[in-house]
Amino acid sequence: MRGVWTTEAVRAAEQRLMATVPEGTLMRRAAFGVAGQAARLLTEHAGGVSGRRVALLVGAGSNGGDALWAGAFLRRRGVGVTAVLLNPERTHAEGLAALRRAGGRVVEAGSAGAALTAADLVVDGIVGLSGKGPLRPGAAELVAAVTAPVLAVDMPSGVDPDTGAVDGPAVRAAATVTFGCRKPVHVLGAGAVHSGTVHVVEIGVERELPEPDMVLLDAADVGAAWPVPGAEDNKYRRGVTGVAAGSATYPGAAVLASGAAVQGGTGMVRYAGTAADAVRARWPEVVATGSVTDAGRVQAWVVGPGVGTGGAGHDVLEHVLSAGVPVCADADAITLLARDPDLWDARDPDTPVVLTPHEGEFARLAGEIGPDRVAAVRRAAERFRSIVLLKGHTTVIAHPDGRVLVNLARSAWPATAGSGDVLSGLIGSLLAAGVDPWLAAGCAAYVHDLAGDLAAEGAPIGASAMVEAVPDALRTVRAATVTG
Ligand SMILES: NC(=O)C1=CN([C@@H]2O[C@H](COP(=O)(O)OP(=O)(O)OC[C@H]3O[C@@H](n4cnc5c(N)ncnc54)[C@H](O)[C@@H]3O)[C@@H](O)[C@H]2O)[C@@H](O)CC1
Ligand SMILES: [K+]
Repeated sequence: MRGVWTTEAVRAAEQRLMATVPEGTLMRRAAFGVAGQAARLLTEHAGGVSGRRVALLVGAGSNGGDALWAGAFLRRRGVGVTAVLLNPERTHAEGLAALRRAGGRVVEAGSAGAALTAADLVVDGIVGLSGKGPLRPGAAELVAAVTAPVLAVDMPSGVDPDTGAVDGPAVRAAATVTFGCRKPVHVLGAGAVHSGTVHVVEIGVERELPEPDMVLLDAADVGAAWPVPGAEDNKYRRGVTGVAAGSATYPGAAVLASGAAVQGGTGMVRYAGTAADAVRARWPEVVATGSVTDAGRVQAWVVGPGVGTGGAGHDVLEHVLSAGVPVCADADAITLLARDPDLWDARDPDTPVVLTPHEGEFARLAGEIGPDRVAAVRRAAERFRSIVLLKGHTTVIAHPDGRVLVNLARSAWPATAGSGDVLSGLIGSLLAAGVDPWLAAGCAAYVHDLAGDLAAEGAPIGASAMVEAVPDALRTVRAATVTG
């Protein structure tokens, strides 16, 4: 598991560390890391380091100081470095002196055109963790003129450090070098995209950090959490997943959610609903009945995709919520809960519920998301005493106790009709096996995204292809566990 820490936590850790090391040490460590990545990018994009040209965009604070020191390190490797000062009277003095000593050029924003045009790489040291709001007009104009790849120092300037929100002009980096740990800007929403590839450089601050504010799962974490049957297991012990989804008119959701539950490794899938024939035809291993009332025992329910928002869907949801087993409620089930909060009364208070809304469903259930997605999902998880998984390029999964897990999409190919049905089937499969619901949602999100990526191989796919690719995705995460 990799942690993500808010800027507040990072600042506090930096304060503690700074008291123990000579002044300027951390900045030079940070800058050394930036210079190393800059050299790597120059090699990649310009075929070498010595003789190549780098422009530094330097703002008023320590972020600009990092860029200037990195420029000084690059000068020693034969790079032509020009610093563009956006705020000359507030430029980091030691950093500027170091760059000048190393033979770097310094220009003001008004005369930066030639340096930016000639640059093989641009380093964004405009603003770091103290950044507020989008780029100011002067910086925005310069950034718009950049054609070379951009390496962001700590974070792409103009993005909100704690929410990843982009609300105007912002740097779009090819890569970001950050210090000590990942911050929310690197993993949330537009910030994740604007950060490019994120490299974490250790500067000592990582040793001072408390428990993370959010976590990201690695392939090995998912591989370790995904249930593997043992010699004593049988189909019941592996878990029976109930699927209450789809309808005779719209059988697709039923077929996809049931298929994902099968491929996710549950011991048995019981389907209950009016799409029983379609489910049987595609997945003969599924035990299909017409109604939840005669579905038999299950260890978890998936409810919602395609059940409709009328009276029949309402009754199905009420039955499932009162069954006393974990529930993954998706799609129409969320709309029903939003419209009729009394449905919550049916729930056994100790039964875990995982809600998997997309943005529209989330808004219906819990109000507008706003720029701080994590705060919104945390609030909803607490309010509904449920695990809440908000879908998006970054999937955010909150536990009612405040823990948050995020999953970054590899690509947008899985954003296709029926994709959500696959996710809920996978979650159901894990819930039935007794996996902790918060972790189950995180693991399912990871495998869902990986399956989409493996199926797509750079071309569009349908949700059925994602279901087919689930075993490949599971082999991949299990291999990561074995190889460590
Ligand atoms: N504190 C530490 O121990 C370390 C800090 N480091 C660097 O220090 C950075 C934080 O430095 P600072 O706190 O000095 O502040 P920043 O460099 O993030 O910001 C400087 C100033 O820019 C202005 N500003 C805010 N939003 C802006 C916007 N949208 N456009 C233009 N200007 C804006 C504000 O006046 C702000 O105080 C980190 O991101 C990192 O790069 C590193 O050197 C590592 C060690
Ligand atoms: K920056």
